[in-house]
Amino acid sequence: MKNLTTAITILTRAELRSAVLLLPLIVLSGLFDMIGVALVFPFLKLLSEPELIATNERLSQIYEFGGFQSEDSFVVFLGMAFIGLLLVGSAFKITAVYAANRWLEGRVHSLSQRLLTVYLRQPYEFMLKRHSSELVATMLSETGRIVSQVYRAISEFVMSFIVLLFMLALLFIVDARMTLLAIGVFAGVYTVMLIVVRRTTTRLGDTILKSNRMRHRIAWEALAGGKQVRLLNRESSLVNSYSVPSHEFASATALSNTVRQAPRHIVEAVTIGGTVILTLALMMQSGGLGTHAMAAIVPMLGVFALGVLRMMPAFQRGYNAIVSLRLSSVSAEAIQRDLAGSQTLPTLPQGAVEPLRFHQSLELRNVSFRYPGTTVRSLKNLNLRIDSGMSVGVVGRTGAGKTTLMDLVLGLLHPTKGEILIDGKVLDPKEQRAWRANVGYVQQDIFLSDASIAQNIAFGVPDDEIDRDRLVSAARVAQIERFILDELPDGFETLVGERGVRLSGGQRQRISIARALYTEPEVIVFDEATSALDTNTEALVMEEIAKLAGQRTLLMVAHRHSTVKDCDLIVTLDAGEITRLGSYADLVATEALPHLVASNER
Ligand SMILES: Nc1ncnc2c1ncn2[C@@H]1O[C@H](COP(=O)(O)OP(=O)(O)OP(=O)(O)O)[C@@H](O)[C@H]1O
Repeated sequence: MKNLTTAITILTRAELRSAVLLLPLIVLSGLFDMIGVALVFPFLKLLSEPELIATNERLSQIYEFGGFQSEDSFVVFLGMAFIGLLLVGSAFKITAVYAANRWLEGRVHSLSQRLLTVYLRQPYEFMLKRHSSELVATMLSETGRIVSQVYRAISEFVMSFIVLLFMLALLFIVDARMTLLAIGVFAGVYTVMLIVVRRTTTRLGDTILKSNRMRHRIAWEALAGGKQVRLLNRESSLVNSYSVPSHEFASATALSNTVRQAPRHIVEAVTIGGTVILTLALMMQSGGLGTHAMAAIVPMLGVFALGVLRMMPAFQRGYNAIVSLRLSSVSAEAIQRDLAGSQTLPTLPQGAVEPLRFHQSLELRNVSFRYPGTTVRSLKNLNLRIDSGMSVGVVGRTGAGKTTLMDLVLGLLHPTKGEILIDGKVLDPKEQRAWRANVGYVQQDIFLSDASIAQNIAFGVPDDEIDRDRLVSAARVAQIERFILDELPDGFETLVGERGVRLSGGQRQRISIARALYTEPEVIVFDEATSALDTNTEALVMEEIAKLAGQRTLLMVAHRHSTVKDCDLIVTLDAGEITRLGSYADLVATEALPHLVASNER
């Protein structure tokens, strides 16, 4: 019951409502099923007792009304009418099946889209805790599993349950005792099977979820780390690592499918055996072999066999639905967990966000930060004031906290203690998005999408809304305009390949710089942004960026001496603390930057 509640509560009210609206269609399709079976009995009876045409009032009326010349032509007509009804019923059932399929596949779409929306509404810290391949597995695999196994199984059961009710009513009229016996046999076999597989199903569901996540993760890492994998000759070991969860997933899925299908074969054997026994019993009851006995048995047996055949899927599907609910309970819980609490997350803005402008200063007041799940603070009691239009260099040894500081300034991370003030006003969490709209960011680890240069620079802006002037001027400042126009076959429309593989590291970095400049932000953060450029190109880029100084506030994290030498202020971080503040000349004079000088000389 809990499994069913979980599977239902992950749907929205509108989705549940549309599922309920499907019910009348399903009931009607069941009704057509019943009519089809119910008419077999009188039709067979008429074939064996043609005198009924004359003795039965209704039949004789139809016979006369239709002006039939012979009983044969009348029976052919009834046969054709029967087939016509079956065809109408089939068309109706196809419509119902299509409607159900649309609803089901619509849930794969809506659940995965809701999950993606929730993941994107989560703060950046969420991404530090979760592996992206796991999120993709939940979005694309678990939603598919829930729909194809649970919702489909439930919908098929509902459809066949209605047929089951009709069949039972019909069979009760034909023979109540035999019907009860058939129900007893079906219910008995399926109940025993449910008890037998109870524990196995929960365990299998868990194994399927975990092995599926693991195979996604290994496949993701093996393919994303293409160069390293080949250089280190790790291809075979990765294939072997993948093989373990993949094999486990395949075995668990095979076993779970068998658990679902097994009772059908037991019940089939029991049903066929039962039908033989039933035939013999009926034959004996009506006085042994002979035309008379068979005439009585054939129609009843025909209805009964058809009825039982139609009842069987209902039991099988009911069992299937229960087993699937147990098998997929971990998937449903994973989806429910990820969707939970989404009401408290900020909604995603539609269209461009109005940037939060900044006129005087950006200030960090007593800011500390500790990453979730760690005990040591990565930043400790930082106090820093950056005036608008200033260029600030941030230096320090590896692990000193430079990137963490930038992520706080960018509004991606929030201080564990202390506050960030914009123009003397504490930055409200609700304003983070607007603040980010005013900040450009260039990182060392560049993310390019497999799209054109233009689409990469104006990242996320629909094609027809890309501002060509801004595009060209951003590319010019980033020193990539000439390369794009003179060397690339399609200029700004040239495709860059997956993660920009068709470009050099320096070209990728300059595109990333152009991207940060495209939105014309007032604050630009360069986190090791020019490290992939040769010193000449870096000098040219820095020269262009220097022209922006005064109009823009620049923050530059750098290891290289040359990158920060023109900054108005240099912040030295060490073990999460600001150990020095001053001009570049001051710091060199006090030998505060030995490692910077050393790295520059290398
Ligand atoms: N996601 C994270 N979870 C836990 N700790 C983290 C995380 N990211 C960084 N840290 C820790 O925070 C500290 C500061 O890291 P940060 O990346 O800010 O240093 P950095 O000065 O930018 O280093 P580098 O120059 O090597 O890039 C380090 O001790 C690091 O181990």
